[in-house]
Amino acid sequence: MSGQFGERTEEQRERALEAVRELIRWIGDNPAREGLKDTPRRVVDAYLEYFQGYDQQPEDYLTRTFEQVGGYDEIVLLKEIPFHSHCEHHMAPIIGKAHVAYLPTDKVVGISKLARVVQAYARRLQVQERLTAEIADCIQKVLEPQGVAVVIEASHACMTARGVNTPGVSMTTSRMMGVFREDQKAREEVIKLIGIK
Ligand SMILES: Nc1nc2c(ncn2[C@@H]2O[C@H](COP(=O)(O)OP(=O)(O)OP(=O)(O)O)[C@@H](O)[C@H]2O)c(=O)[nH]1
Ligand SMILES: [Zn+2]
Repeated sequence: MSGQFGERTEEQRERALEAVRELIRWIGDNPAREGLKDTPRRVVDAYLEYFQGYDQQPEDYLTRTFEQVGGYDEIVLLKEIPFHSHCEHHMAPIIGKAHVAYLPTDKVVGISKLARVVQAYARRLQVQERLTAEIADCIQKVLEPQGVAVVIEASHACMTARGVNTPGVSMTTSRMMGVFREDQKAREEVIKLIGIK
């Protein structure tokens, strides 16, 4: 098994399993009881899924591009890409949707690749602002479009299920680059297409 920080060894896995047992003790339950016996194994495997973004290079998803698009030179928008992430402060779920738009110069990517970029950054420990910026920066850097717009709406379990305990609240962040930052009309157009107020 590999990660951005190199191979994961059996010894590391054993330590992760023990850490989960310790957390179970910490909350006041017994890791040896029947129902919890396999839980550490499930949790460490689930963590590898929640955080598989550390094993992914988002830029790589954008390297295959298409240039034969009939002279298409308008906004491409992928709306409401659902994602699950985790906040880096509490490791609590961040659940939301991302809207990703760009104005191509001469190349476009397969639309699934925009969703792959979102997932690769979401499946790491994040704050919503950085998640938003990383997605936009990646698309700008690799595709070099005329502009990129990323808007994310998400709810944070660390706010809804603990702490201030405020269910129903959602956070919106955006990152506008290129024409969407500099040109008021382009910005208005993309915001209208995305449909946020
Ligand atoms: N800006 C931003 N803040 C976040 C995000 N996710 C969680 N937070 C906030 O990060 C802050 C961490 O604050 P701390 O005061 O260090 O932690 P805390 O004592 O657990 O805070 P409370 O949640 O208020 O109980 C909280 O206000 C969270 O709501 C995020 O994606 N972006
Ligand atoms: Zn949090």
